[in-house]
Amino acid sequence: CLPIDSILHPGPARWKEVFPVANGDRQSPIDIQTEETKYDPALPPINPNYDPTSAKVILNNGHSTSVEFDDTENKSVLRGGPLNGSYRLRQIHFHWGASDDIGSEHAVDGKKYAAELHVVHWNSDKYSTFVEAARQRDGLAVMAVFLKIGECNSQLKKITDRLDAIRAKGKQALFTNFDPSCLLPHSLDYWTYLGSLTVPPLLESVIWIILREPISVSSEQLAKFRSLLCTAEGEAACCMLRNYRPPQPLKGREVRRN
Ligand SMILES: COCCCN1C=C(N)c2cc(S(N)(=O)=O)sc2S1(=O)=O
Ligand SMILES: [Zn+2]
Repeated sequence: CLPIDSILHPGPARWKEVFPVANGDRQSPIDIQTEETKYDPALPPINPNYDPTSAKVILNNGHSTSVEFDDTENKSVLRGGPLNGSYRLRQIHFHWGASDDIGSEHAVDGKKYAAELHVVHWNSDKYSTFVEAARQRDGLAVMAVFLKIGECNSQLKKITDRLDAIRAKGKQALFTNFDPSCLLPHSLDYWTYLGSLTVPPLLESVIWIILREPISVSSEQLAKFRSLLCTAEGEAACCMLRNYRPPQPLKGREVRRN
């Protein structure tokens, strides 16, 4: 791939020129300093309840690959943890880097994982659409799962085996009968803090729920993510080598754990 993609598509360093909120007080991701996190006995378990028929399509949007879910009714929701009420499942997507030693967006005591899964939900109790919720302080809830290099992940294979069908930007394929709970680790213990989208428009509307236990991904599976293209068919091919935003200043925020 040509280095042109780093010139044409300004990376995170230049987002503040277009989205001043990039320098806001609750930006994501962050580097979680585990010694500074606060145990909160009042934090209940998180309770994902997903209907596999909600899954609709898998797509390449040019900067990640996502599975989009039908969010026209409360069929797949996340409750509990730091959340008040039900947050409706919208989509899942991934972040990764150009090599296996980096790729996650959040870090733990300065350590980055090979990749990170985000499960995106919106507050359908209080707001009527995702776009409205995305503008509210309590509008979105994103559950993050770290991916650690190791064994091939047979559940993740349902996604990595379909990436060939959506190599170019804008391509999508049918993808149903999929419950994203199959990608969650055994333990649902988590850290939680108030943050933002990690992609433009960087809206400060996300309640982050970061699972402490990683899931595995093999080096070969990760390579398949990097072979996705950030260019459309007919354009000079550019591989989607990395799509993570670096950690942002904590600015006094508290990170709680259950
Ligand atoms: C008004 O919304 C604009 C579109 C935002 N969406 C697209 C993403 N790439 C995206 C990334 C998200 S992340 N990395 O912060 O979880 S959440 C999310 S999303 O909410 O599904
Ligand atoms: Zn994300």
